[in-house]
Amino acid sequence: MEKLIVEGGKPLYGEVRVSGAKNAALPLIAATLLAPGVHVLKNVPDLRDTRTILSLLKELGAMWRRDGDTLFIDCTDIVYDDVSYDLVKTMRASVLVLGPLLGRLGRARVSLPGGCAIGERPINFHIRGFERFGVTCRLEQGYVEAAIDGRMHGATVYFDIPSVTGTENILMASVLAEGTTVIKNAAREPEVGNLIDMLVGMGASIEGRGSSQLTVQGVETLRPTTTEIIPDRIEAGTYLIAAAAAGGEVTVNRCCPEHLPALLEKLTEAGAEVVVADGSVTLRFDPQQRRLLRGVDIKTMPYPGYPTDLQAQFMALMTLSSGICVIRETIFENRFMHVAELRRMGADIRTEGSNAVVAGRGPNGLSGARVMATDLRASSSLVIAGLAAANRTEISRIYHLERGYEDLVGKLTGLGASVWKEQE
Ligand SMILES: CC(=O)N[C@H]1[C@@H](OP(=O)(O)OP(=O)(O)OC[C@H]2O[C@@H](n3ccc(=O)[nH]c3=O)[C@H](O)[C@@H]2O)O[C@H](CO)[C@@H](O)[C@@H]1O
Ligand SMILES: C=C(OP(=O)(O)O)C(=O)O
Repeated sequence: MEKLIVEGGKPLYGEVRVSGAKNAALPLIAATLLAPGVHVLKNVPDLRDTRTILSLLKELGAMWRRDGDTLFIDCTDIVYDDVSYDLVKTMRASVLVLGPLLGRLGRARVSLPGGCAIGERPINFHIRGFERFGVTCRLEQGYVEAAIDGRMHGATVYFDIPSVTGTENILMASVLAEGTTVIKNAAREPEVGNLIDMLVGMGASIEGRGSSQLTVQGVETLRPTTTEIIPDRIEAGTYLIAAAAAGGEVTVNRCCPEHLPALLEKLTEAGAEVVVADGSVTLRFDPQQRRLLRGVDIKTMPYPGYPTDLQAQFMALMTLSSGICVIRETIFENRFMHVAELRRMGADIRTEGSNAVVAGRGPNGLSGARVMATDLRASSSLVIAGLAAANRTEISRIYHLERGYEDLVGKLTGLGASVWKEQE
């Protein structure tokens, strides 16, 4: 197994190019199952998660080839097969094939995802939505078996919480259902918008993009199309927070600043200079002035609120501030796994339920340590802490990072960081 070594204490300078968004690539790859023919997806990141969903599609009969960051996926011959626990346990987003398989084949058998490092994460909203469309869903030996005779019929589906993959799964099922579907309290994340653009390009009729109510008029067939994956706002945010933590001047290129409203506001409030241009954001923080980093509260919320996927990274930054901050995690019930590891590096953090209170220890408050990555974003928070810490940090179990960060070592090295991988 590999570990990541970070020699901290160096400011970051330069430019970094953001890859395509993991959380958009996954549903868009799943959506190719909806229509026979060759689909083209551009700007697809090469990550452990995108490889996993492509293996899954291959098991279902799809063929694909990659040319740089462009994927060609041929979904002409799709077969009914299990989506096994072995795949779903490594990537919960595997459940995203349920909706398209129901639309295309009228049946699907997908392993129920387990609980994971950040919370219970049930899929009851997805199941309830499919049942509204007339689908029978049974739980059989750990698998969701979903089936319908004939075509699904459109219905009104209301989400108690605006679930991102729930909205995506229901959307993908509804586009081939007969009649009208109305999705209420739908997720408004940019990745949902990217999926809507692809589905519309395939011939679907969807109104309400960007709002919390989506109206779909079902069509009988769809055709392949070409779609570009949006830039990864979480990856972009991670590099911006890293620059604020280590100090320096970093320009994050090929990103959508408009997808990061809450983070850019919070970084500015914390004292960083944030300059937004068309498709890029530059963050400046004079390394000599890092003691001026302020404690800023955050509360994670569905988009456009502060994203839960940037909570751990912001916490790492706040451990270096000269103030107190309260971090409220409202999306997942167990997303503070990084706290114990940050404490090993000297952070002063107390948690109570879904709240964490961080007492900043100033710019020199962290020291390198041996720590363990527990989930994807917890891992990136440890990298950020390592970049700002005085000496060497060793992060084990870095396979988590490889789920969501393309060429992390290369990109950080390009900014002047001392980061490399070693065998454990
Ligand atoms: C592949 C992908 O896009 N992953 C993202 C997606 O995950 P994911 O789509 O799994 O997250 P959801 O938006 O569904 O979860 C939001 C909340 O709803 C709850 N819930 C969800 C579905 C359900 O059927 N029942 C239920 O109770 C969840 O436990 C959680 O508390 O959105 C999360 C929230 O922005 C992000 O952290 C993940 O990176
Ligand atoms: C939680 C995340 O992803 P997933 O939903 O794929 O587990 C994430 O990207 O931070």
